[in-house]
Amino acid sequence: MSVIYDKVALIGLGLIAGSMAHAMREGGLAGHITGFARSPETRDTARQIGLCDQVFDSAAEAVAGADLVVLAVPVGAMGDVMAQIAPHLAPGATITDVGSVKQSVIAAVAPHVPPGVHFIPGHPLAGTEHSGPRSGFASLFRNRWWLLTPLPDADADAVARLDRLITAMGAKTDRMEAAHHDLVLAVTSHAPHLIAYTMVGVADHLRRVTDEEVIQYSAAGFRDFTRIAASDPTMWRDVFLHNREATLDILGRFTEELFVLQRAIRMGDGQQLHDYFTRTRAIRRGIIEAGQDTEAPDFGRSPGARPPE
Ligand SMILES: NC(=O)c1ccc[n+]([C@@H]2O[C@H](COP(=O)([O-])OP(=O)(O)OC[C@H]3O[C@@H](n4cnc5c(N)ncnc54)[C@H](O)[C@@H]3O)[C@@H](O)[C@H]2O)c1
Ligand SMILES: O=C(O)C(=O)C[C@]1(C(=O)O)C=C[C@@H](O)C=C1
Repeated sequence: MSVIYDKVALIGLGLIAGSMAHAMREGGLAGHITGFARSPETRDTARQIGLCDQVFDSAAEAVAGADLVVLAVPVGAMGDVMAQIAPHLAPGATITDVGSVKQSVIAAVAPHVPPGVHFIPGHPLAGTEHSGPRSGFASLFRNRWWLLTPLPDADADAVARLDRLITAMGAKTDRMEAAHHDLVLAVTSHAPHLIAYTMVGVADHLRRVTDEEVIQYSAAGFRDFTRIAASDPTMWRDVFLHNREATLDILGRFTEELFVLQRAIRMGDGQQLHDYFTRTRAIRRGIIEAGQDTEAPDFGRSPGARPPE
């Protein structure tokens, strides 16, 4: 593949920026990659492992002359970082972010974007529970969605060029309006994370979670909760504080449903439970049959294949 941006600056050197650096290198997509992170330890680690071609001690130096700048810091830090780098951006540069929330990032970043610089917000729907400069890997984005939420006056060529980079890193792109993005992600990512945090908290209250037998015998469901609940506390604090309305809306609906199921259990209403679980099973099977779960076993993606009964 050929170079899409001559100089890419990564601000924040954690899981997402690190994965972008690996993916861009693997594909030969960037002429030169610079980086900056707030903590000196992170910068040192990034230098030691050669994550970027150059790691600078200031964001201003990292972005100088870059034609693409990626903001890959927690969503609560995006506005400050943008204010810091704004005077140092090259004319015509593109700024994108990878934040998990879009409306608040746009509100914090857009006012600082100088004329002639293109701001194109984005969000890769790919991650792990790991963080920091050593956690990235080149294949993170492969076959995953990467949503772009361009503003109405976005420059079409700048969006197309960013789209090319994302696609070349293996992801599939789609466009979405920022408020809609935040609602969709509240359902598919933010509320589920809060539920996982809560479930692990409940187990901890029982003072059993660290007992060997709980770990040893925990079924896959609880193991998945503990994996998700190991995600970065700063990142997730910021997600909930910055997608407050949508998350509270979804959690309100979740609580209502939980009460319905709780009541069915109390009343011994097996039919209601069975009907509910039949509906949710159909949803899962629909996702697999539509080929939307790239990590699921192959059934549903080969024509005519059926999920196991
Ligand atoms: N982890 C995921 O699963 C995931 C997936 C998609 C999007 N995101 C989003 O991507 C962004 C980065 O997440 P990550 O998982 O790479 O996090 P991370 O914790 O691995 O890395 C964050 C980096 O930002 C740096 N940083 C923090 N505050 C800073 C500041 N004020 N100035 C400069 N650097 C600063 C940290 O030093 C670190 O290098 C977040 O906005 C997150 O919402 C995360
Ligand atoms: O797989 C995981 O560990 C994730 O939580 C990744 C995940 C998600 O919820 O799917 C988390 C936050 C993001 O903004 C995007 C992706």
